Amino acid sequence: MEKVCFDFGGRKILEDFNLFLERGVNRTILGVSGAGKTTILKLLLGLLTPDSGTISIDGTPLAGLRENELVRVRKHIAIVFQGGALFDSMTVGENVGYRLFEEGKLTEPEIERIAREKLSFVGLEQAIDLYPAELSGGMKKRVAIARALASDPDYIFFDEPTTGLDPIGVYNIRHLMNRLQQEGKTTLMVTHDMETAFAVSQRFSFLHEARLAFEGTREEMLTCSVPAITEFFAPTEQSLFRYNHLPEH
Ligand SMILES: Nc1ncnc2c1ncn2[C@@H]1O[C@H](COP(=O)(O)OP(=O)(O)OP(=O)(O)O)[C@@H](O)[C@H]1O
Repeated sequence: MEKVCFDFGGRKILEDFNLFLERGVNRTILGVSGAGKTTILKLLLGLLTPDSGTISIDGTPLAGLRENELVRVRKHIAIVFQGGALFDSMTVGENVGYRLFEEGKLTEPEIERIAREKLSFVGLEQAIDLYPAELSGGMKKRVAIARALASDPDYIFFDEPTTGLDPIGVYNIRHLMNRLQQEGKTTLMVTHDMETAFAVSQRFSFLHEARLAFEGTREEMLTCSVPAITEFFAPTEQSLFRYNHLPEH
């Protein structure tokens, strides 16, 4: 993303925002609630269009692409949504194979083989015939990761991947994210879970009041003197008032 500006109904969400995803690197986008982190993912997927600036995937600018061209570019990207976003009426195996089935290029046995392989990657091959309602929250997220992997994307985006999980669930997701990186995937995460961000990410982008307040490594971020970042990691009473707009006593 280069110099991207984006408004929601006149409210500035991004202003001259830059983001560069290095191949094979895991990056976390940080910022207070409502800052616009999920909006960045939607812009990268072409689900929203910037007011100005450029968004390119592998050198192809998204602006002006026809729907079928956008679909082709999007094939390189998969997203794991916050709640997993599985289809309740489909089995786990059907959920994982859904995108491949829609594409119509592979036979059913081929799709099932891929679904099994991806479920085995997330440790859930035995759940292939279950329905989402029969799974725990953590299992649903792992199925969502298996589904994201089915089309062999280069880029995987994670929106709050550990929210609502118990410590074992969180550990599982972190472990999977690290393995994805070892396999050369480029991953981008939006999260408030700093422990997970520090466990899996090498680079951090901090969004503050529509602008990129910081970009760099964990060490650089924790030692920088950008006020928005020092407040984010060690909030004071003033920052609570500032960000939550609580009435002053
Ligand atoms: N479709 C929409 N129409 C209008 N405003 C929206 C829309 N979607 C999001 N917003 C607003 O845009 C801002 C950024 O939303 P976004 O979901 O990107 O924030 P976020 O940083 O991901 O927040 P959180 O950390 O709470 O998930 C918020 O103020 C939100 O209310």
